[in-house]
Amino acid sequence: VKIIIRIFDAESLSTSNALFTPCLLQLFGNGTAVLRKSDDDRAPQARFFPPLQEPMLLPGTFKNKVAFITGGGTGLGKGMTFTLSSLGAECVIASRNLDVLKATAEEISSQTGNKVHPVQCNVRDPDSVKATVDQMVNDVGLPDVVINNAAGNFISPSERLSANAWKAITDTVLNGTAYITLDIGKRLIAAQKGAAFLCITTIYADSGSGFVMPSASAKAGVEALCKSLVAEWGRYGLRFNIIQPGPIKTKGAFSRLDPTGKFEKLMIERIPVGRLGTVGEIANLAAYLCSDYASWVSGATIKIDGGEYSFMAGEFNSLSLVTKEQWDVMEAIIRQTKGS
Ligand SMILES: CCCCC/C=C\CC/C=C/C=C/C(=O)SCCNC(=O)CCNC(=O)[C@H](O)C(C)(C)COP(=O)(O)OP(=O)(O)OC[C@H]1O[C@@H](n2cnc3c(N)ncnc32)[C@H](O)[C@@H]1OP(=O)(O)O
Ligand SMILES: NC(=O)C1=CN([C@@H]2O[C@H](COP(=O)(O)OP(=O)(O)OC[C@H]3O[C@@H](n4cnc5c(N)ncnc54)[C@H](OP(=O)(O)O)[C@@H]3O)[C@@H](O)[C@H]2O)C=CC1
Repeated sequence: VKIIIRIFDAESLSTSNALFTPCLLQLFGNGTAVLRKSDDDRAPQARFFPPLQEPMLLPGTFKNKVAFITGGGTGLGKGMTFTLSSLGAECVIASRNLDVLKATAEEISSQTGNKVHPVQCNVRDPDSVKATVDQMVNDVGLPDVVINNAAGNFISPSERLSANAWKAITDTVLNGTAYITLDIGKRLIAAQKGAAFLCITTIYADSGSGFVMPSASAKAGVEALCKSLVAEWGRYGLRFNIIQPGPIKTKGAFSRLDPTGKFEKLMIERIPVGRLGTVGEIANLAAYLCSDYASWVSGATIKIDGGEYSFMAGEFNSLSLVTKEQWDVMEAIIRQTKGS
């Protein structure tokens, strides 16, 4: 991209990189006010990729099944709970804010006709996890589906992080997943009951990412935990899969990762499908992976990101911004070159 900018001058190219500096200036020129509520801009090609959000599996797929979802009161967790509940599951949703959980449980069960149980839980605290699982077992029994979805995250230069900031994120994401999985897993093994576990990580669990270092470290750990148990606990009837979502506009994520709303346009420019993902798209994939249609799926890690990861990884992918005329010039230069 640098070479192309030198050849054609930066002004004539509307590249993400050329936009980045003025964008950052705008971002910090607006003080501390939260500027959000930008439109969900879409690239033209997004018209080819409409998001179908309604539950895609057959009604009753989760009849007589119990699903436990951490962070089920908001965002993706709420969406997955809605889809599983629509398909017949009795859901248990767990997080710190009981009022939010109660409101979500009421909203979903009134639409689906199936019970949703709100249970307060701090996944950072093993005693709280034990109390939550005790309550679930008492109310509805052991689960058939366990979704480790609860998380904490915020953008910050790593040199600004305290030890407690690192601990807040890694305790929630990695230790929280471990406490939930160990507690429920041991009880399932003792009861000789099978179950499908799903962990929600992110596309940067593979690559790491600056400015979200604790989250990247913890999510990579969650993936190692899942993959280890695929091998070890398959013999007990337990299977484990991973979804790595790209950007989905939830309040929890975007208020902490794009606090001014200024990065959204840049993000969409690097997503080949031309739009953000939706909660319903994640929920359908989650429902499939946790259903008996996926009985033979264990150890899968599925990116659902509109192609963003591949776009960011490819050395030359920014050349998609080069115009036909610019290609004519470059091709002529390349063809004139003889020898080394
Ligand atoms: C270009 C980017 C565009 C956007 C891209 C979008 C998508 C791409 C992929 C996305 C992946 C998303 C992954 C996610 O996980 S999103 C989920 C987000 N949801 C949540 O985080 C919900 C839960 N979060 C919280 O409860 C809080 O945010 C929390 C994590 C800070 C925990 O809260 P709490 O327990 O109350 O902790 P505190 O006491 O407030 O803080 C603990 C510790 O951290 C320090 N700290 C807090 N905020 C910051 C900050 N912004 N910067 C630096 N440090 C911070 C705080 O000071 C405490 O440390 P002390 O040393 O002071 O005690
Ligand atoms: N939205 C996105 O673009 C992406 C999201 N993800 C992942 O998707 C998942 C859901 O994120 P999203 O819906 O966007 O964001 P939310 O903030 O809405 O979801 C996070 C949930 O975790 C719960 N939670 C946080 N801390 C704890 C805790 N200590 N104990 C129990 N529950 C806790 C929160 O509830 P409460 O505050 O009540 O505790 C909240 O419901 C996360 O794993 C996130 O990493 C991954 C990639 C992209």
